[in-house]
Amino acid sequence: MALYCRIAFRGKSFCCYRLLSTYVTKTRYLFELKEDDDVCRKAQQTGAFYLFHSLAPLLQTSEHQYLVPRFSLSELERLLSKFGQNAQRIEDSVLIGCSEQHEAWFALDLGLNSSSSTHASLPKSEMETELKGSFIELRKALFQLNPVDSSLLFTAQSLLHWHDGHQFCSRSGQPTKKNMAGSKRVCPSNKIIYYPQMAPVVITLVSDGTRCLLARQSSFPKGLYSALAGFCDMGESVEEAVRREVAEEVGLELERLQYSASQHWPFPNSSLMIACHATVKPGQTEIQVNLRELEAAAWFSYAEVAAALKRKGTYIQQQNQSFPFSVPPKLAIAHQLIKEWVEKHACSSLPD
Ligand SMILES: NC(=O)C1=CN([C@@H]2O[C@H](COP(=O)(O)OP(=O)(O)OC[C@H]3O[C@@H](n4cnc5c(N)ncnc54)[C@H](OP(=O)(O)O)[C@@H]3O)[C@@H](O)[C@H]2O)C=CC1
Ligand SMILES: [Mg+2]
Repeated sequence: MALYCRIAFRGKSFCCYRLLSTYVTKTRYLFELKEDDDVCRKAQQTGAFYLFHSLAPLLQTSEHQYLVPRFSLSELERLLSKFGQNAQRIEDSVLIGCSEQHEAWFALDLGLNSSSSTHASLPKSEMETELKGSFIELRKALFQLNPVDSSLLFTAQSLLHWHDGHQFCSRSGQPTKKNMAGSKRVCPSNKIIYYPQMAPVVITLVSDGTRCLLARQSSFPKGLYSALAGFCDMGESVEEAVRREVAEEVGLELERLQYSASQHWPFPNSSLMIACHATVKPGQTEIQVNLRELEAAAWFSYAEVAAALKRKGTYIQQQNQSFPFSVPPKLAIAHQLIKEWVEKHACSSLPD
């Protein structure tokens, strides 16, 4: 779908014959859905709904993968009426995206109670039987979802989680009201607007030129090491946060810093992961682990890290036991940073 655009120049509006791209028209449509409750309500009539129960998405098993079922508005209305609820519950849903053909996608949690709705949580196991699927914790389903589905479910779960935790105004204590799309909540008594938020987190792969530094927290699966991560403090730039986190967690000073990529990460709360590569000052490689933050940190060679990426990792000693050395899964930006480092190292060690 494409649109012609109208442009404003020196106070006058002109019809412009440039065809807007599919991406731009889709983006403008999503903007309209967020801004206009009536347009959003109308979009629900032809839209698709993803269902959750207490923040766990409804999934169906197929071979080794999970499928993510979607429902039309009429299917959803039939389902709600079967469980003794009316269609007003659908107003609790949040907009999570749309197709290139402008089919809007929504997520609805049937397990959470909302302050603006009088509807109780629906029974999980009866819903699962009816819907021929299971509500599975997103973190546990990650490895059996395709990347497109997981990205959509990350957004959905994060938005539903945010709304669940922001049902009351922190100034007046009154229930807040969400707009149709769920892009904000407003306090009816003082008109304060609350917008969904993500916490900025820096994640850094530190290198000394030949080795990279990986660390683990005691909550990680045995043998798993990752890049250094930490929440940005108030008032900090990304660069300052990276330098502080590295100094705080492993006692090292950085020399060079390079941005790589970013990722939205929904666990345990929404974070915007900002990923960087960094190098330490020459000759300053002695790690001093902050045991209040980390269980262990160590330098790993190219060969060790390359093998771990191929899941052929060597064994690592941990609390007098040995476990296979592993790195985070593909979906995590930590994996991407580690992979980039290995690829760069492989290129730079090629003969000229
Ligand atoms: N996608 C990926 O590849 C990866 C993602 N991550 C994510 O990055 C995040 C940060 O990593 P982590 O090393 O744990 O962070 P930190 O090194 O900053 O330490 C975590 C501590 O920070 C405090 N904290 C929690 N929430 C916030 C917040 N919003 N603002 C400021 N401080 C906070 C808590 O301390 P206290 O409880 O004492 O208040 C928590 O124990 C985690 O959510 C993790 O899931 C991490 C690595 C890889
Ligand atoms: Mg940390």
